[in-house]
Amino acid sequence: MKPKRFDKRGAKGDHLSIVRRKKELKELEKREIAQLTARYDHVKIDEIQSFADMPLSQKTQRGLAECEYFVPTEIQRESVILGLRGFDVLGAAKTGSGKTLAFLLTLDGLGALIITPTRELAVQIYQTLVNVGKFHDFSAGLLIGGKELEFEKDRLDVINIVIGTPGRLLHHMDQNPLFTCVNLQILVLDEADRCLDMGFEREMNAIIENLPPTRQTLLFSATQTKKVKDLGRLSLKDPKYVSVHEHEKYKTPEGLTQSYMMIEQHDKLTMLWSFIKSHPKQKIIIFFATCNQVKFVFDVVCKLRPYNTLYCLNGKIKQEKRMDTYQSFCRKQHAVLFATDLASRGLDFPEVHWVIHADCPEDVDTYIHRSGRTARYFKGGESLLLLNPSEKNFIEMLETNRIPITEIKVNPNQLVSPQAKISAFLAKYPELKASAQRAFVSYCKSVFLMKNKSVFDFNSIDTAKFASSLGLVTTPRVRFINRAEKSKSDGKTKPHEKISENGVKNSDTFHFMSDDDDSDDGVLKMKRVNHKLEEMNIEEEKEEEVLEMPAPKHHVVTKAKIAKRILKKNISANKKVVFDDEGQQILDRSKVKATEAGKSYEEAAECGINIDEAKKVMLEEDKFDRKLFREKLKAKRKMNKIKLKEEARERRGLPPSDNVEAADSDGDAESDESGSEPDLSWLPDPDKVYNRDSDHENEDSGTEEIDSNVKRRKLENPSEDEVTSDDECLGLNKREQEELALKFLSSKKKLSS
Ligand SMILES: Nc1ncnc2c1ncn2[C@@H]1O[C@H](COP(=O)(O)OP(=O)(O)OP(=O)(O)O)[C@@H](O)[C@H]1O
Repeated sequence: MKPKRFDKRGAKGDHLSIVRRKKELKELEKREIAQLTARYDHVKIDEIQSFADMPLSQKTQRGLAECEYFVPTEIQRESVILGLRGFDVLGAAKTGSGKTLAFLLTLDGLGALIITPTRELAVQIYQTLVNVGKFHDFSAGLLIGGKELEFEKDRLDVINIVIGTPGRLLHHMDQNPLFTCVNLQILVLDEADRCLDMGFEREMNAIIENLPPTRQTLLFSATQTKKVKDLGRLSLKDPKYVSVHEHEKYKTPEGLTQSYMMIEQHDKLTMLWSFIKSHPKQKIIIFFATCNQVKFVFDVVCKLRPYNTLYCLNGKIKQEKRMDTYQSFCRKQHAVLFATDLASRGLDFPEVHWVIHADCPEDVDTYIHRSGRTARYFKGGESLLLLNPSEKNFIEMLETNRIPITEIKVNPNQLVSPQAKISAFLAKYPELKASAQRAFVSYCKSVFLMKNKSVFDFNSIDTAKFASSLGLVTTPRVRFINRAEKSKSDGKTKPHEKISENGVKNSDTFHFMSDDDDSDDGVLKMKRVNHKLEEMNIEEEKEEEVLEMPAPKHHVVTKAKIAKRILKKNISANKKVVFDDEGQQILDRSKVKATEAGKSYEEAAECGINIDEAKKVMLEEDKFDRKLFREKLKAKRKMNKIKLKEEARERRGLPPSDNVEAADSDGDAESDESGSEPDLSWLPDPDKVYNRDSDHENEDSGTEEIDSNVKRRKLENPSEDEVTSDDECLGLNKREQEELALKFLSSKKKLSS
């Protein structure tokens, strides 16, 4: 093959034609934009039938058609046109009504910053943007945390549409010189009310400070914020409020069937288990108040092995796993997802049949968002709210907020309690028990911290029954609450009374890191923070709630303390373990107890000696030693017998028996048939140890005596069955037996003289 000649002129010629072509395209685009812009003011919103009627670029139109979006939804029709005209927009529409596309179409290729409360939602928006904007030249990027900061940093200067979560965005603004927003044209807040609420307050204020004031701002949510305070922070200019469903009868989608069930907290697990078991062919999301509950219930249900595929999603799970779970659950037709409110906003899981609120949502907005994970884009779906009897006021709140909901009753015949199994699991798996304890404490705490005391009443929960429903034998202490109650009764602080109705002044608010909800980059704080608990160090409390975990307090650790700890834990330091040739551990009986009584005595004895108990234990241990001694002796005798037998066979000129065990015809079922001589050297002489005579009254003492007496009897009365059979088994004839007896007697006489 001939090498290709490099034609400099040709290359230059190509390059020039590419530059020319690019210029032409830019010109065309400019002209198109000018024509479109001219149309913005003349488009009649009511006359828009399809996306083709909207003043959108050809590239966007092609992208929409490829994704099979032809007819705009109400919110898309109204808000896109206003957005294109350059207005700030507050877009409000029911869940699943297409708000994402509504703000993405407004960008139509412009430089923008989109802020969302969760990473999953950011990824979902990114995917929609990439699909619809397929023919555009813009580059979009995700700044969501859970990924290498450097990875994101290096790509930022080539990105003109950024989608991110507040924590991570702020991180880049603070530390990355490549991330500048001076040319930002549009700021979008998806789930605006959530982005602006107290959980993100610090981050959002800092981000907004970094943005140019001349930008356009779009806010979207199914529960749009209208608070003057929130909107004031964004310095909106003559914003247009687009609320397409405001005058509809209900706030929730038409296809959504909503019901509630009154059920005690301690019956919920039974209810959930029965529901999961009886709905194997459904796609279900079950919402809980805290991460720890999600984790525990997920683990326990996995162990109960239903037919359903199970997933769990919460802020404590690592980013990669979270994304995997999100994608997998999207793909599945039938599955159960256990989740915190991390999954309640914006996520567009296809074809969800059921949303179960296992715990009462903290407010009506959360209820709307959770329920909105089903019945999306004109489809049907069911929502079931499980309420403790004390939470019945929540129904009134739903009704006054135009949410239709009906009561359904539990059919006790259909309930299958998993409690016995759960208790067994907890006994078997200590980590599951710790998880149950954490779930218990987290739930109690979340109820206690809820703002709306007309719905959430911690004292109405039967904590003992609730703990036992989680398989716990004892009710864990919730020290945080105990202390809060105590200080309340002391009159120091009145946490519930000092809650302000309309949010709290920053200086008054006690923020603490959330362990149990949708933490983003570890900076998201609980929404339920407006409790004035300044008397208590809540950070410290959070350490305490983790039961059976060492509290990481920074005290000076002295040697004496370490020794005490070791003593407490019953750990023997530098313990020497000896093994025999067969790898069996040789126990030092002077240090280790062998009987059950001995072991439990040692476990129970924390300090001092209980003389009576110790006596009893010593007797037990003594009995055990003697029994062991007899067994070993028996084994030794048997070996001797076999040896004698073999010798006799040899004398008679018979070949040695190949099966030693078979040759031992007086077979002792319990004896150990090992061929080696037992080593009895380790056994202490019990009489020496306990300073007793051999003819002590104890029925087990004097083993040697009894044996020799038996022997003597046997020899004196050879007609007895035992002797005959014994001798027969030795394989001796009469003469040999007599010889042996005489030998034995003469040796005995010698010994006695
Ligand atoms: N014009 C359209 N034609 C067909 N499908 C659409 C259209 N607009 C949106 N959808 C589909 O409707 C579903 C819901 O859209 P989207 O997630 O934007 O809802 P949303 O209003 O943002 O809901 P939420 O309030 O829960 O965030 C998505 O699956 C989306 O693909």
